[in-house]
Amino acid sequence: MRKPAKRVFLAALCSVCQALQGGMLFPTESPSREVKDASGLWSFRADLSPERSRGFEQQWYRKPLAETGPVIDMPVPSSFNDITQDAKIRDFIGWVWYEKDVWVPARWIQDRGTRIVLRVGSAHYYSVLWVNGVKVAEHVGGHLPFEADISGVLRQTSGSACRITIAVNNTLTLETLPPGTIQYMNDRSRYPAGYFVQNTNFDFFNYAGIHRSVLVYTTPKAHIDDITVETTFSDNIGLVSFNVSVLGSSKPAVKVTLSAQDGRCVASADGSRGVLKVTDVNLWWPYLMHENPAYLYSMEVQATAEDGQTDVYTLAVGIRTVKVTSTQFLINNKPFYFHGVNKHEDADIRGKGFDWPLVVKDFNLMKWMGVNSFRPSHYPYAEEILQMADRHGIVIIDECPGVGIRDIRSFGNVSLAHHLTVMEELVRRDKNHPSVVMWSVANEPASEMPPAGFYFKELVSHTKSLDSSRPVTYITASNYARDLGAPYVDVICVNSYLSWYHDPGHTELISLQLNTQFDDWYGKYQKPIIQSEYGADAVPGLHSDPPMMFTEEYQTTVLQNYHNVFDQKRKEFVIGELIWNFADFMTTQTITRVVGNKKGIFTRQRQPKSGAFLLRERYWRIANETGVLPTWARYPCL
Ligand SMILES: Cc1cc(=O)oc2cc(O[C@@H]3O[C@H](C(=O)O)[C@@H](O)[C@H](O)[C@H]3O)ccc12
Repeated sequence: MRKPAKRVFLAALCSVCQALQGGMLFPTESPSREVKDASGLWSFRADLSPERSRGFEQQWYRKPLAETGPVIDMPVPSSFNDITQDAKIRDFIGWVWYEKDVWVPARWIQDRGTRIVLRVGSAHYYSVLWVNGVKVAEHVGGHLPFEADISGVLRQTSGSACRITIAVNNTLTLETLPPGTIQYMNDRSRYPAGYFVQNTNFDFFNYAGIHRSVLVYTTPKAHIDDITVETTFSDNIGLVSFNVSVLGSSKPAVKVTLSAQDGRCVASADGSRGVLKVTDVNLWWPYLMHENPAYLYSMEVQATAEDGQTDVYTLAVGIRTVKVTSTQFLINNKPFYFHGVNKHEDADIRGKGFDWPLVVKDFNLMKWMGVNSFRPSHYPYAEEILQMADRHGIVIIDECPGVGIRDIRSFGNVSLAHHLTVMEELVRRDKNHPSVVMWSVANEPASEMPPAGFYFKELVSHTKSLDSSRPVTYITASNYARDLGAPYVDVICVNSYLSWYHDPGHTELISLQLNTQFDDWYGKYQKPIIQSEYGADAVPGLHSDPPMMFTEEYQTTVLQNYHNVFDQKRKEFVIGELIWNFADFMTTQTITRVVGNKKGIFTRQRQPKSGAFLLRERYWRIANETGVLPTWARYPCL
């Protein structure tokens, strides 16, 4: 591989300073809005030039990509890495170029009261977006949406023909999230001139490309830009406070109507801010905690501008509260115990590309197992996944891509400013999901390093200023006595790999060491604790008795030893356990990974290992003990 263009790094630095403006509502159809999906086959070209800069030098965005050189078919959404037979594409670092022609209906162009927006669900990592050769947006960060108003460009260029060009760069630097470094290999006897590698401090494969849908959608010119809801209740009265921002009209008339699932209007109000009162409220409850979980109201917002045009947007609203005490996590004032999983957006061929069959299969598997919660580790997942969690009552700890912050240079001001911006983007996108009960600002940072105290103090307090209704945490693997960020979090989330990375093979030590881990953390902080990762690799089909590392028996033995301690400590202050990992996933190639990380309790193809049956039995038992189950769910094994 060759040296990437300097612009890779410079461009990433410039945009971190921009303040976040406007909302990021999920595009939906309504009487005033249309959505056109540009998913499908795109033209694709990796810039294989030594400096990765030919595309910019030759302005590939100015004409059809096929006229600049050879292109191949590339599905969107999908990672590009595993689509071809070419290892150069799989391991490519630098700029790749995507292009697709779409037609927008002529009436969208002709009606000057129509606003046309181009939205990319996510593209990893750094993107530049052109329409008909005109630059319309740039975005830093691989897991959150970005969009551009393209009405003007379309009206000034070729009308309803819309050539979308997206250049995406997957290079990670000390200031990106997640961070990484480019290492140049200068020993000419071993590496050719310009040879470099991308180093990271996380193990999942750095899949890249356009990972989520590209949508073209409309709103009226005067449109609902953002909606924020916060909910609470008292006795049988639910309260929904709302705040609607409208752009393009100085005095819009706003009407808000809340309907129950049977379509009955249960509350309404006029004005862009207010509180809706819902009598005989149906609260949003997690799966397996209530006989009628995941109840969602439908909130219709209408904004009518001075010229009489009305924009309509409908939002699903779950009414629930979240509170943390020194020993408990309360949802609707009742203790909630997280029995769940950590996941990855990861599958054969498509990599991190959004895929409905995979999403539905994963939710079916989670519900089969009695999972009531998951952490979308280690980055924000597709919005459709959060919508599924809302609809099925699966509780989410929403994590930003602050994974692998292990280099002291990644605790500087540029990194912090970017991290704050990413939290703004995350909260802006996910604030209205009832399933999201806590924000996680990072995973396993070097939180014992001197700058970590200030860094996490700022990060946690900024996140709380964005959303005061949810607790904030980060996931630590540091020693309890040296962790400098823990004073600022609401819940202590600890990862440990006893008898795996430490004392490998010695499962008999888990009980002693895990008891010590919990008592140390609780003794110092008196905050509730989640075991946010634990587990062991199991190569499916590998067996041994007595258990040996990498066999299914070893994985289940590790789990059982952890569970014995959890069962004691959940009577005190342990409020959750999240297995690492739901499924095997692809990693960078190293000597510790056998074609990926095998700590899944399911294979990458979603077939169960022994551990899945063990956890299923356990999670349903816990749910039977602690929850109020629907009749059908009381005896899941029959
Ligand atoms: C070398 C090492 C030691 C250790 O104690 O923990 C630890 C954790 C690591 O990463 C976390 O664990 C998972 C895993 O290794 O399977 C990762 O997949 C996960 O993303 C991490 O949060 C890595 C290395 C070590």
